[in-house]
Amino acid sequence: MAGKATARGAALALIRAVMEGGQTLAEAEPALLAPLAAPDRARAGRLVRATLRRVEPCDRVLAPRLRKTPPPAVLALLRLALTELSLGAAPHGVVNEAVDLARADRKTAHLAGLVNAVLRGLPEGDPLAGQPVQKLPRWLRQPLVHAWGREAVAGMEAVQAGEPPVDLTLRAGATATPEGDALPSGSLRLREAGQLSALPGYEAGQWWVQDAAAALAVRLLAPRPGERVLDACAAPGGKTLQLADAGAEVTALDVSAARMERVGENLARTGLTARVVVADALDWAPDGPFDAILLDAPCSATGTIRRHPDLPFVKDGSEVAGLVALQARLIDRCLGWLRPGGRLVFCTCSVLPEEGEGQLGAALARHPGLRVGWVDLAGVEPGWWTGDGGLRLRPDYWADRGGMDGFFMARLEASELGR
Ligand SMILES: C[S@@+](CC[C@H](N)C(=O)[O-])C[C@H]1O[C@@H](n2cnc3c(N)ncnc32)[C@H](O)[C@@H]1O
Repeated sequence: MAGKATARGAALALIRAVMEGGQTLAEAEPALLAPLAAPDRARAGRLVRATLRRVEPCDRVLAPRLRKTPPPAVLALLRLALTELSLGAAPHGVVNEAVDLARADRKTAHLAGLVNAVLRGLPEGDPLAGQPVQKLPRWLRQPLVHAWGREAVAGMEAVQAGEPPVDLTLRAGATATPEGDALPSGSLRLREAGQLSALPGYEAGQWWVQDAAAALAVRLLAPRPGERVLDACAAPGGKTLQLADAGAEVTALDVSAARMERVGENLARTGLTARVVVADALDWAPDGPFDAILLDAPCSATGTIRRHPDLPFVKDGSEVAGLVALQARLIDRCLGWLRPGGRLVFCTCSVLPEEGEGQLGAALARHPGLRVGWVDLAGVEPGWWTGDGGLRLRPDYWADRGGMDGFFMARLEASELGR
């Protein structure tokens, strides 16, 4: 189906790139959104994410209305239209453009009548009302139910069904800040996101977008002014900014040159400084030991599904074992760069225990001199700390406020580490 240069056309092409092409939105969006003006780009981005959060409910509504499963392009079109109707869009506009989009592709033109009939046959109002929320895919749901129980997983799924709020981390002493709710952990949760670059304090670099859970990793590391700190997996740089804002002498390392460009842009906007190094942490070596290291390791990102609803459609869990092995190698390598008495925060935006609690247990077993440190973190509830001293954050926490990204973090202190 030829993607027309409209928000709906681009949203449709993106849904198909994810669900048929196996591409992440991060991979597909640059090319597919390029022909659109900024407001349409934002609208297409919202539409595709909203649709990916509702695939299962849409299919339940569509099943009794379809004699056989239509081609993927038509199914994608119907899911998009149902989502828009559910979000309150004017029915005639949604139906007319869905039919036009079907006609625009010679492979689906003959099914334009079906699209028209299905959509016009829907009852008035929200077609998805009363439908249970979308479940996580089996490869992820099973280990999560095993780890956290059915109720917790249902809570995560409920949070992931909604559009996530935008959280900001404020610079120390920020004066111009947007309207929002101060979270107990110190982040600012926006009431209405809109165009971020138009908000007060953006140009002056007084804040940056960072999920409230993500912001806790640097607070757990508690960098002090003048300390030599390594951000070992730094891009796109939210945590680098926090470290630099604390007055630390920061080295920001990442293997990806493309992602590192974002770190440079973020530093430029905020006027903060860090030494930026593009290198593989498994090959690179520093010119001296660090007081503190943040290791925000590559992971399954299963804690960020509410922000990345494409993930359940493009991943199957097959890369997790490799990531767990890489995380362990990165922990061991980074521990070797700490000065005696130094500290390392290991964190992952994963809800899988093997990338969190399991990784901490294994590191403690490999390094008998290592101990787990603790910092009193504002807003963190006592039950979020694990028996080993790690901090487990789940998307269903603060559910009434819109949840948080799933994260695991632990502060490792190397005071007696054999070196
Ligand atoms: C979870 S992201 C980091 C997010 C970042 N800390 C932030 O807060 O914006 C993980 C990063 O690790 C980087 N990475 C993966 N393998 C690496 C390696 N061997 N050495 C250095 N960086 C690596 C990836 O390029 C990716 O940017």
